[in-house]
Amino acid sequence: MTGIEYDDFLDRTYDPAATELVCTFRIEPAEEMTIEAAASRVASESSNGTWATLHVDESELTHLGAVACEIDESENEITVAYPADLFEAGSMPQILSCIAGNIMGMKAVESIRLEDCEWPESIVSGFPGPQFGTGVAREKLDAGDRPILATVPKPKVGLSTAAHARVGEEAWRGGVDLLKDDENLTDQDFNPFEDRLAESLAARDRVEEDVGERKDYLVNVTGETTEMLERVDLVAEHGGGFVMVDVITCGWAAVQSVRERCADHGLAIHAHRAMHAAFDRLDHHGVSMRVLAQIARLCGVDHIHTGTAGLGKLANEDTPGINDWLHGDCQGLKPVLPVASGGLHPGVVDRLIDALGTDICIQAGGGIHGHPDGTHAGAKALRQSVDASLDGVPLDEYAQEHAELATALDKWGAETPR
Ligand SMILES: O=C(O)[C@H](O)COP(=O)(O)O
Ligand SMILES: [Mg+2]
Repeated sequence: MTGIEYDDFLDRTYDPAATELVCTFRIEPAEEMTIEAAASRVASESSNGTWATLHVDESELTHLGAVACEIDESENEITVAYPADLFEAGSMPQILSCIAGNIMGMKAVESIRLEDCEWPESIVSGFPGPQFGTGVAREKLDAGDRPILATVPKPKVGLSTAAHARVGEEAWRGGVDLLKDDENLTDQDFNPFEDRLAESLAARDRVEEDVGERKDYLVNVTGETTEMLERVDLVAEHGGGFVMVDVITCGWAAVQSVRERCADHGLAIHAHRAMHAAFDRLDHHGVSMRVLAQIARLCGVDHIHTGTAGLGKLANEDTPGINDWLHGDCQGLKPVLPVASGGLHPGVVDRLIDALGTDICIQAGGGIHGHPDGTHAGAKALRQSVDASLDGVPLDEYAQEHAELATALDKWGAETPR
């Protein structure tokens, strides 16, 4: 018989093996509990322990205990190493039920936030990663080395199908690459999915023919999983190149299914992160956006929203750091294109590019359609702001020769909205 004690999961001398999944948590121990005891319980509950001592026949047991191996008291940070055999290959739900499962609500901690993961090859190899990733700029569009530009028609819901396609057409003609649905536009009566798909792609084809630049449409296929897969098939049938998925509200298992179906059709996935802030907004509890972005890359999205480095309307954690991770090496997976979105307009584009570089997608809804001269002028102004920034010309100087940008700067200046 062997005993599994709940305080057996701490070993500050332990050096994690390269095969292990290593997670960093920020924890606030419960009252009158030491950080060592709380760390041990985190490692226990997230692997093979529970609140009571267990007695198990050694011959019938695979040892799968995690080890709390580092504690930084000054930051309340702990590191936990998980053996690879704890995990089912290729199942993101199963991994999350370990490393972000019961521990999120256990009384041994006042609060706990999963901050970062180091993913070993043994786990990464179970996932497909992106099909195209940052390559979409050249493989599916003609953006070359500049940021890809996208727009969401506003108001986000309520426009008829014809109006939606017309707004898209104006924005494409003004210089954006991608028309995007909003996160809560799927298949409602005022703008049914298949009608919108057909009319928007017909508009795309007209624009491509006229302007000689490839354009595409990020149609929101979000829904119940079987329904969503049918929508993915429809996108392929109608000749679209991308789908958009609200990855947090759908759940990672559904994202994995969509990724598989998209591979059958060669479609890229634009991941919208609506609801992420329920996990990542508090800096002491939940799951960080960094980890959500890592999960998205493993599951195989090609784009993901990661914030605006503080220049937009939404609260963000470390956008540059997350983007660096998405662009960097991850056991051979393709890099993901980070999307900056939420309250952007031409007057902040120079600082956005300074902060995040050019290997990004810049998405503006209100910052295009709120232009005093309308969507077409708004799209031109956004493209002009990118051209100016890439040429190293100050926006106000460039605006002297570019009327649409001048009007946008008169309206919004360089302010960041709330
Ligand atoms: O889904 C999005 O990315 C947002 O709708 C952005 O809209 P905004 O540019 O008007 O903030
Ligand atoms: Mg939106």
